[in-house]
Amino acid sequence: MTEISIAAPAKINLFLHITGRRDDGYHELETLFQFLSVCDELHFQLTDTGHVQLSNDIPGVSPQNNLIIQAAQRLLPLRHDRNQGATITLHKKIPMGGGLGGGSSDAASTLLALNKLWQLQLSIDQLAEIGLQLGADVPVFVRGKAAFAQGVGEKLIYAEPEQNWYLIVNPQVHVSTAEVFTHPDLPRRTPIVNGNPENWQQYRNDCQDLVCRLQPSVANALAWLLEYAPTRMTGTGACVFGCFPSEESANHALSELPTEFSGFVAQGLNTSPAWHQL
Ligand SMILES: C[C@@](CO)(OP(=O)(O)O)[C@H](O)COP(=O)(O)OP(=O)(O)OC[C@H]1O[C@@H](n2ccc(N)nc2=O)[C@H](O)[C@@H]1O
Ligand SMILES: Nc1ncnc2c1ncn2[C@@H]1O[C@H](COP(=O)(O)OP(=O)(O)O)[C@@H](O)[C@H]1O
Repeated sequence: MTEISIAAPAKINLFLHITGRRDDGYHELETLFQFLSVCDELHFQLTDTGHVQLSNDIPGVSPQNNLIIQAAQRLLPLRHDRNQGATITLHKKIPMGGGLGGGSSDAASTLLALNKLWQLQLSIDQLAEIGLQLGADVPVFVRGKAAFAQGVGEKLIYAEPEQNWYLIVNPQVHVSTAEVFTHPDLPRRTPIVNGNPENWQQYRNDCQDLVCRLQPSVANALAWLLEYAPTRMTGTGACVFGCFPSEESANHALSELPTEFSGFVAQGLNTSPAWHQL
């Protein structure tokens, strides 16, 4: 095998509760992850240069900060043949910094692809453990199944929420994950619900009210979408999703999207498209 193409799907948090704070400052969460049919596309070409390179940069993200390179660097010391390298091409389709997990997903797909390309034979558990060092959301993408998560996102119980259609609305403002998690007004004591993922619509996103105050565009996007469907923010924002019974109904709402927002329609998926390609 000398080349691999692999998808890296977006995710949404169908709900997100903050249940505590660890001594190291990281927050304990309960959340339900589902993948979306919208994906970044990654292509890996085996080389004999002994190093990895990205053939195209993401504007505003230096190669050393790119999670794809960071993931590849974790695997470089584990190669049996030190001449093995890779050229990686990325087609970015997932809006960045919107709570859709594109960076974490790119990192996970890189771990999965290079494990094959370099014949490292690491188990999924080993790849998930390496992924957790790169970001709290990486393990769920490595494992490739929709899941109810606890801890910082690493304790996973597979789940099968309905694979609804979603209209994702991007208010086109930046929300810093670190700012949300360090804010004094963030609720941090939501009681543990201990996993009844079927009830996710009754739960909430604990970051949502705070983010709406920090970024009124997020509140405006939620208010607009709520006219069409049950609506919630994903992750620490800024994107919000409306839950529709059909692709057609989601597309109808999209056709009326105010110009101040961007948006797209995608289906919720309980198996990562990355898994169909390996
Ligand atoms: C909360 C979620 C839900 O999916 O938000 P989104 O990033 O998707 O919006 C994620 O778990 C986010 O994970 P990730 O995006 O990997 O966060 P990181 O880069 O690891 O952390 C950024 C900063 O947020 C804080 N942080 C992050 C995760 C967490 N459970 N507790 C925290 O307190 C830490 O201060 C950390 O320095
Ligand atoms: N391959 C990558 N794709 C997207 N963002 C990346 C990547 N590598 C590093 N980043 C950085 O991670 C940040 C968060 O990106 P992303 O995963 O898209 O959003 P979120 O964490 O809100 O779900 C970006 O703003 C960017 O600086």
